[in-house]
This record gives sequence, structure tokens and C-alpha cells, in this order.
Amino acid sequence: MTGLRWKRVLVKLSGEALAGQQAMGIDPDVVGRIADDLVSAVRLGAEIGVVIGGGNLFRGAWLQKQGTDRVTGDHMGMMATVMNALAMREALAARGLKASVLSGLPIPTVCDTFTQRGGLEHLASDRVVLFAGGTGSPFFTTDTTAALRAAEMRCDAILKATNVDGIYTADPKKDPNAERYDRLTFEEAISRDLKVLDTSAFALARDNAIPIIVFSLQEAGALIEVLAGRGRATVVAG
Ligand SMILES: Nc1ncnc2c1ncn2[C@@H]1O[C@H](COP(=O)(O)OP(=O)(O)OP(=O)(O)O)[C@@H](O)[C@H]1O
Ligand SMILES: O=c1ccn([C@@H]2O[C@H](COP(=O)(O)O)[C@@H](O)[C@H]2O)c(=O)[nH]1
Repeated sequence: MTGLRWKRVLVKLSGEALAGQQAMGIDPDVVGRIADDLVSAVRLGAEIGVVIGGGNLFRGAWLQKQGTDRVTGDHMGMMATVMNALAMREALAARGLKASVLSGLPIPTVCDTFTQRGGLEHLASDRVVLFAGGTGSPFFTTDTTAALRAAEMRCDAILKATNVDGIYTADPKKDPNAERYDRLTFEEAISRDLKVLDTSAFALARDNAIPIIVFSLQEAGALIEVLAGRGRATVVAG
């Protein structure tokens, strides 16, 4: 392995970004482009775990707004993340890269159920591991899942690939005067309530001393730049 800042990483992919130019759904071109980046990263020697959000398909809070039970909505949201992981597994397989889907929400006829041992074994044998189904419990998010799996898999960093190029003083889609940070401490990210990740994700990463790098998925090759410790991003660390 040469030129990589981190060897084992947890890549958190925005579910929303998978929709591409559509309002919802899975755009195969976007999935394919991200799969290309993951293939390049593995070829450079990185060990990659992936958590994909579900915002392109379903979020539990949507159902709650209609007066339906939140837990049912969250089960649907977690199943959305399984769908995204299956789509990514197929895109990786089409490129000759072996990948396994391990779900925190047991769906045994569809994919294997997550165990720490299974995840570690797959990573050590150069398989990309797609951690689907969130934590398996309602009231959490896939950001918290990413921090949890990163700690369990002993990852060196969490790479949060999203549709903005870092963390800003306010949501840059709503505030044109928002300014981007290059670096933040965990305490600053939490106390300033910067929203791009939830507090429990920041706290889990802080407690396990795992840095979080937030960067944009829009540019092809961005993942490789970030893995090399370069590129436009915000680094959240101790
Ligand atoms: N302070 C901030 N800095 C940067 N982005 C912010 C900030 N506050 C809110 N955001 C918003 O956070 C979004 C990125 O977060 P993320 O990709 O995790 O979305 P998400 O809703 O969790 O996606 P999904 O659930 O589909 O994975 C951006 O679209 C951005 O508009
Ligand atoms: O541990 C978890 C993770 C996720 N959920 C539900 O899934 C959706 C999609 O996840 P996002 O992080 O919003 O992309 C989320 O809205 C929850 O409904 C969950 O219940 N538990």
C-alpha cells in the first residue's frame, strides 16, 4: 500500500446523493460512478466498509408526520438502506470486486446478518463490506450506524461522502453566507450544532478517537484524494 493516509476506513454515503438528478430513487449512473471510486480505493490497498443512508427512498420521520407509528417508519427506513446496499453490491460485482452485505436488521433470506466477527473477517480478506439495515434499532440514523460500525471494525477514519464539500457555519443550501471549516474539534462540531452529522455520531467517533472527514461526492475521484489525505474537505478530530 502506498500513498494512503488511512488503511481501513468506513465510508458513509449519502442516500440522497444516490438519486442523482431525480427527486427519489436509485440512479444507476451515480451508483456506478461511486463503485468505480471504491474499486480504485481497494486497488490502492484500502480496506473499505460502507454505510449508505436511505434518504433517497425512505426516512422514518416521513411516516411519523402522517400520524403513523415512528417505529414502523424506521423499520421501512432501515429496509431502504438494505435496498441501496444491494444496488451497490451489484455495481461492485459488475466491476469484479467482491462485496458482502451485512445487515443490522436481520433479513436472512436476503443478506447475512451483521456480526463484528463476520465484518472483521470480510475486511481482512479484501472484501468491501456494506453495512446495511442501520443499527437494527429505530430512533437512530445511518450517521450513528457509521460511527458504530467504524468503532467495531477498528477503522482509522470515517469518510462522510455527501453532496456538500465540508461542514459550514450553517447549512450552505439555506444560507449563502455560510463559511466552510477546514478543521473542527468534536466539541466544536457538537456545541455549534452544525447538523451535517447527528450528535450521537460525533460523540461515538470522539469517544473512539476516530476522525471524521466530510467531503463532496460530486467529483469523480474525490474518495481517492481524501484517502490520500488531500482534497477539499472538513476534518473533525480530537
Ligand atoms: N452546517 C452544515 N454544513 C454542511 N452541510 C449541512 C450543514 N447543516 C446541514 N447540512 C446539510 O447536510 C446535508 C448532508 O448530510 P447527509 O448527506 O448526511 O444528508 P442525509 O440527510 O443524512 O442523507 P441520507 O440520510 O440520505 O444519507 C447537506 O445536504 C447539507 O445541506
Ligand atoms: O439505526 C438506524 C438507522 C436508520 N434508521 C431509519 O432509516 C432511515 C434512513 O436512514 P438515514 O440516516 O436517515 O439516511 C432513517 O430515517 C430511520 O428511519 C433507523 O431507524 N435506525
